[in-house]
Amino acid sequence: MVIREYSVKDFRDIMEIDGEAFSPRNPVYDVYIYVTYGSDLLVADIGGKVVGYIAVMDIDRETSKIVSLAVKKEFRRKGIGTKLLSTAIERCKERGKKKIILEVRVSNYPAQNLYKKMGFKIVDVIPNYYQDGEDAYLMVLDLTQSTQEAPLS
Ligand SMILES: CC(=O)SCCNC(=O)CCNC(=O)[C@H](O)C(C)(C)COP(=O)(O)OP(=O)(O)OC[C@H]1O[C@@H](n2cnc3c(N)ncnc32)[C@H](O)[C@@H]1OP(=O)(O)O
Repeated sequence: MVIREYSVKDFRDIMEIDGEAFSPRNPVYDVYIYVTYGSDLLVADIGGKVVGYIAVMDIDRETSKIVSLAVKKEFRRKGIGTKLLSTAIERCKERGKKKIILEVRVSNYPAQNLYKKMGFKIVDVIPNYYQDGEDAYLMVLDLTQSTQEAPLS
């Protein structure tokens, strides 16, 4: 498996991964925005097949936001989400970012566990953040003092 930058031929794979990962799925337009205007879009590639991706957008000079992260169902729990996230974090550091933020459903324990393992902390609850009325946790990773568990490769 390699983590590499997105290329335009990956769009269909990303839409497929999104379709099975999110309910309701991310609108095509949102995904189009990530891939067109994102600061960093990385994919996990196994033999030419994209099995996961992470999309990062810059909020301001010091802050980046993880706008989406997903791994194909049959490839989960193999460390791919960790590798995508740790690579994205490292690249934010290289771009001089001081913190990374994200929103995650309060019911999404798998993702929260992953983010906590990587040093993110819950700093706020955003009521009714999602269209179905579910609240979101706002999580933050302080890059000026973060210690990542996962090694980069
Ligand atoms: C900002 C946002 O995009 S929030 C939305 C995040 N994305 C989603 O929820 C989409 C659907 N989910 C997924 O695609 C995946 O489950 C992801 C991206 C959350 C995790 O990807 P994976 O490749 O499975 O993660 P990975 O194998 O690296 O697991 C790392 C850790 O996350 C946690 N974790 C992952 N899956 C689970 C699970 N099902 N239950 C509990 N903890 C879990 C564990 O702590 C795990 O470490 P461990 O395996 O040593 O116990």
